[in-house]
Amino acid sequence: MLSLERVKRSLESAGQSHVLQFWSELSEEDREGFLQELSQLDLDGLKEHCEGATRAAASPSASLDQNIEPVPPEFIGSVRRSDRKSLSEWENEGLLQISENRVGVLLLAGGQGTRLGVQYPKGMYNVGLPSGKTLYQIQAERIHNIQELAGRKHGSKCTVPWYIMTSEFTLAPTEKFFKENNYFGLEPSNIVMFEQRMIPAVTFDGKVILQGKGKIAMAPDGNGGLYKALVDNKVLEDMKKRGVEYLHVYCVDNILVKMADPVFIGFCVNKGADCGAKVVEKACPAEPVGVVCRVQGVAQVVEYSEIQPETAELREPGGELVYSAGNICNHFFTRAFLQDVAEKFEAQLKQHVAIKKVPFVDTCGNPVKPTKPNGIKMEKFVFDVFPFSRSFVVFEVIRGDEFSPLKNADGAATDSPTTARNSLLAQHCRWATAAGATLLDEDGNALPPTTRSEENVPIYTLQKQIQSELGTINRNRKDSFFTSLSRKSTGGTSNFNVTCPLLEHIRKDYNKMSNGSYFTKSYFIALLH
Ligand SMILES: CC(=O)N[C@H]1[C@@H](OP(=O)(O)OP(=O)(O)OC[C@H]2O[C@@H](n3ccc(=O)[nH]c3=O)[C@H](O)[C@@H]2O)O[C@H](CO)[C@@H](O)[C@@H]1O
Repeated sequence: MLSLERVKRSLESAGQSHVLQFWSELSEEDREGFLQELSQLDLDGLKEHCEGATRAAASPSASLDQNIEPVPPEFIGSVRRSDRKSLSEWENEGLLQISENRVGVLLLAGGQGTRLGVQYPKGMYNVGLPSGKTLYQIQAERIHNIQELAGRKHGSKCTVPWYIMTSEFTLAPTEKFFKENNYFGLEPSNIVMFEQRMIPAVTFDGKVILQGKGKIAMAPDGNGGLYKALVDNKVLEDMKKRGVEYLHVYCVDNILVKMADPVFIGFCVNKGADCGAKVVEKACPAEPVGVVCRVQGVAQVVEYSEIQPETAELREPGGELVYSAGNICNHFFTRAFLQDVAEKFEAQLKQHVAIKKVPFVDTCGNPVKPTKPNGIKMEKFVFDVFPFSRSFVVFEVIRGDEFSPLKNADGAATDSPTTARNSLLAQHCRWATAAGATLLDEDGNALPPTTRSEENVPIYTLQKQIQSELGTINRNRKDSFFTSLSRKSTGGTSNFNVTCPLLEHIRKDYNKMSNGSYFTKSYFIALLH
């Protein structure tokens, strides 16, 4: 911890002496806490941070729209447009890499979830699935399953380490939650939690905002804070030690996220990419997703807040959006690329400005909740390293299979707990239907086969189906449901054995299987034997 004198001097030379204006009123304990917080600030960079923030807020970044173009098709892979052979080659490559312990996943979980309006980390959110599983639990089980699948295919015991970037807001509750839930059955030493940096919010005239008499208003430095955090916390070294060469980075709120998706990993590895982004076709011009495109010939994401509506609305002669590659915050990086970013490019990452309402204390020390924006928060974005890639690829996936984010509280038309829950249930219904199951309505009548759309699937539908199938099992035809699933899905050519422990597991909690099982039909079936 620095001395008060040293901190005072630094604040003075940064033009921020007001930070200590209430020092004399603080208790011994509060003084110690505050000094601790101030010691952790980048005091040498504080002047530049404050001046940079006001400069950036005063001159909004120039529109990129004049210089953007879509990513050329030769750099785009697509689940929809690829043949089965390519897809299965990529999947095999991905599973091989996973089985050799060369793949890790990294969760970006430092955000505050302001739009959702909860006080705890978003990953702890329960969207109301029949199983009551939280986003963290679903993700943990998917890691477990992909390890199983890759390991079984290649006769190895493999590990996909889970790196979790948190912030001051999310670290403690996330750690506690994982501990209370026994790390969801994963080996704790393979879960590496670390913290991103926090930076001060600044007023429009360049003054650090005091949130309390002895507390600065701090905010995480954006999900692009990842690159500093990887170095600060020696995460790249950890990856190297474990032999992890490829990292799948993803955001916390997508209930359909395919952890360490072998198809995506395999595609990127086969193309020799050092950096890749998964995209879905944008649902409409105004959808709040970034667009993966090129700016002056260089791969980049133009964020939804930074594209002009006229550009977002441009359409091809056939009617599809020109800028349709919606970023779903699922990225592939090689470790070598991340190392390069850390060593050479981090300082060049663009700063994005967010103008926010930041609670503060007035000159008398009274807390104020502003009614209009009063502060500047600076953020870096995780995708801003794309321009430094030497070999960047895009992989387009099917929205209904891979993207349903939880951003808003219930009541909103999109991206809410209800839409997330329905997306997952709809996906499971599609899998079950594709594998030969018939879904029943509440009166026991067969429902028409589900389509690809994210239709509203009432929970009872799935529960009815489960009850009906478990009924079949109980009537001494213990394996009929599962063998028929397997037969139908493989065109009647195979007949799988179903192991009793799995049946037991399914009998106890079907939802555990359906949420925890891996994503596509083949994974679903794979889990059954
Ligand atoms: C900058 C960025 O990636 N934007 C993407 C993000 O937007 P969006 O605006 O939705 O981004 P969020 O604020 O939800 O953050 C994305 C992820 O980054 C994490 N986070 C955020 C801030 C922070 O300081 N630390 C941190 O770890 C969040 O916890 C979350 O997991 O997801 C959309 C898809 O859902 C994409 O279309 C956007 O292009």
